[in-house]
Amino acid sequence: MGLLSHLPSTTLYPGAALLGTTSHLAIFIRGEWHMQSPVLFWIYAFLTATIFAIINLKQGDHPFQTTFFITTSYSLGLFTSISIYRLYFHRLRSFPGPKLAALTKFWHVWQCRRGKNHLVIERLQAQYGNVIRTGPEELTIIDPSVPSTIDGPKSTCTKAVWYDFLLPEIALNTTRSVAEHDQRRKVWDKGFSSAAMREYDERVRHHAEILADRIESLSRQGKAVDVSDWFYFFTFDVMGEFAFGQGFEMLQSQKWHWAVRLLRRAMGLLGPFSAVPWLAQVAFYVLPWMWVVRDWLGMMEWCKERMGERIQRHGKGCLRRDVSHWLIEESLGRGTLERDREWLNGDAVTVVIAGSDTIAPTLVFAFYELVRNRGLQETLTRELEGVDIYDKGELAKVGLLTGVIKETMRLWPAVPTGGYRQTPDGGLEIAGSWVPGGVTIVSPRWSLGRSELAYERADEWIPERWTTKPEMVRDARGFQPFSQGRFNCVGKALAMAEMRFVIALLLTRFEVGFSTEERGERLVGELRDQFTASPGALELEFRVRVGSHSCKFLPQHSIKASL
Ligand code: HEM
Repeated sequence: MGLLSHLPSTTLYPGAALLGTTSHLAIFIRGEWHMQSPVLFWIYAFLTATIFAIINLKQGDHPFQTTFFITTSYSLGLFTSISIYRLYFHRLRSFPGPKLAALTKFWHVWQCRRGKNHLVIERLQAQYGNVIRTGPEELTIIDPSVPSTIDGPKSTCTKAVWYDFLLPEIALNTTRSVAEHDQRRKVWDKGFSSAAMREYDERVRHHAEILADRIESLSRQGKAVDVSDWFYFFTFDVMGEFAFGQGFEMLQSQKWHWAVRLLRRAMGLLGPFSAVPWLAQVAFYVLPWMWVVRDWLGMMEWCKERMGERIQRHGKGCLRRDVSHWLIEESLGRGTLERDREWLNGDAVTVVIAGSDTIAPTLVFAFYELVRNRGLQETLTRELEGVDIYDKGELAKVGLLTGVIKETMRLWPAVPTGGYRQTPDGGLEIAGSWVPGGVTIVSPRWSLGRSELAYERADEWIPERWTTKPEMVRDARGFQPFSQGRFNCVGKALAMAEMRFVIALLLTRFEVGFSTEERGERLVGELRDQFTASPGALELEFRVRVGSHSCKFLPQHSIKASL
């Protein structure tokens, strides 16, 4: 090291650049490095400080300047080598796409800075076609056959690096180990058995009744209802109940709970930074005070505390079972409660996000479309006449109701672009292209739902394509709103029952229309893709129907208490 202060710059700087190139070709070119990024960051900072100290100690010339040039030369060597490799020698070099995207994922971060990844991909598709290289190791493929290839029963794909986002916490949907996932899934499945579902259904109905009464109260005061608030209040309250046995009381207070607000802000991190999970890891360790990182860590901490509290309450006279009940029981049964805390904490984050942030946007967009299509709203309301909406089985038989939900999930998917998979080591043929191993595959629901390959008049919301006009679905393979195969949504049945009931209840009680001149401009214009869809505001007018269903489920005294 003492040599440093004596070597002439003509040797020192090219030597550092050569070291950079060598470290790429010998080390970084292989394997995944994103989880090591905080360590690499600190090693780099430490070596820079050491070089500076040595030059200073040996009284070399311009220690600051020399250190700067050495580290810059190293970085130049490293990044030039990476760039040349990615552009001219990489296995994906022949796939079309923006050159900058092939060079670095930072390009994608910049494109997604306003949380509009769904539109970024739409633009790329218009320019490059259905197979696009959207990152150095990433392909976005828009074809109805892709979901079954990457997620179907015979798929050998695993979850991509994106799923390391939550680490060091680990959860059912973020573990990248198939064996761990399958084992954990068995535990989760117990929390969604028919018996468990009956208990959740009861809570869904209870909260839906409160929601309808709140809306009626606003309507009688002549006020508009911002459904982008109210459907979130509802779904988060329900989720709190079935996840931890305690709601957030937002329907009661008519205000956002601070933790839910925090969670929604934290999800903003997934808009731009989904593209570079390694940068998020660096930020978690190096910049925990940065606003959006602070929100994310705060949200994780809050979920952890809820799980901690739930564990404390476990077995202490609580008769109603929630999802946490089954997770805690499993750990207690094995005597591994303490060892499983990372799993329990991670699963708490999963249930909070997956259990509410998906149903709420779907309900918001379903009502947006029902208001834009008043004729269909009336047809559906008529079909619901005479149906006992409290009978889950009967409600499931109303084809048009299911059609409305499916069509909404097609055009306005709750998970617009997320769900990244990684090809197996030996590679895989996807939609007619041979894709080498270790490549991230993106199959964006937003673009697939709008593909003319799969749907006739793909841009239009036509629920009958799922009922009386099946010819309007050209290729149903691409329609997987809840995913499929081993990683499919564990909450699908609950979500469908919840959405069916809320739509049926509100339509039988209210006639719904736009409340102002606005026609959903904010809703769509401010829609953000942050793994889940986050819609803008939508103010609607709910007019009470004459002779509408009165509240059947909620006891009168509790309705009064809630108003
Ligand atoms: C409209 C409602 C919903 C939609 C559209 C939806 C969609 C999805 C999708 C697309 C996935 C796969 C994600 C991935 O590949 O990373 C998924 C997984 C999952 N969902 Fe849902 N979901 C909904 C509601 C729910 C509800 C109510 C719950 C209840 C807790 C839930 C819990 C989960 C869990 C735990 C997973 C991970 C499953 C696994 O990896 O085995 N979801 N969901």
